[in-house]
Amino acid sequence: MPWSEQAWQAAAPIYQNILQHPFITELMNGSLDKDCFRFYIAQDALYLGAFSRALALIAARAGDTDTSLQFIRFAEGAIVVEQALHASFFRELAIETAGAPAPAGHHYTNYLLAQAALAPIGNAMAAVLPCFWIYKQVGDYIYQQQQKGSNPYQSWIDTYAGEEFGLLVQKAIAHCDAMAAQATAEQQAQMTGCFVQASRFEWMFWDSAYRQEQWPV
Ligand SMILES: Cc1ncc(CN)c(N)n1
Repeated sequence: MPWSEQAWQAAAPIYQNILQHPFITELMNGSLDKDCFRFYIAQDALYLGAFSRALALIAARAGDTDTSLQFIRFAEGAIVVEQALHASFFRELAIETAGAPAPAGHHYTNYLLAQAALAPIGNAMAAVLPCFWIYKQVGDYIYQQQQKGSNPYQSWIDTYAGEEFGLLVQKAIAHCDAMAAQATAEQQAQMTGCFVQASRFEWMFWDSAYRQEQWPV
């Protein structure tokens, strides 16, 4: 069984929790409170800035030029494609600035940057994989389950359920599987741990937006 299948199974309970989270169910039926989505988009703009830097760090540390080039392209995609989606929501929702990161986003982005800069490269790749894979699965799930009719969040759904994003996700999975194929069982277990940890952060990020999380003091 490829590493990615084992990793997905290890994170499956977290993924099920994500699908049942009210942020996702309400995004799917279009009833999600505008302020929650506004909060999410602003936090996600900050997230994408850090995520693309993490991808660029992995590109710099990769052991071969093909992998470097691919992670440079991933970093570019996070900035160009996803930030363009956010820019259109910034205009539509009259968001002036992204503001400061809330606790969950702060924790998540610092985790990714630390893995990308300091951890073994396989761990770093595994840590960024849920950012691709969970979004694709959630996008597809919503796309398949949603009722016909207009949804104010349709462009978000279409981006992550789309073919273009799907191709990126397949490439990210393949890079992780190639890395895991050369790794010891212990290194593979560490990669799985990073994948599960980042999946947990994905749940926390949506939960943070749903609660419009603030710093406690
Ligand atoms: C928090 C988060 N995780 C993942 C993605 C998809 N790259 C995103 N836009 N935001």
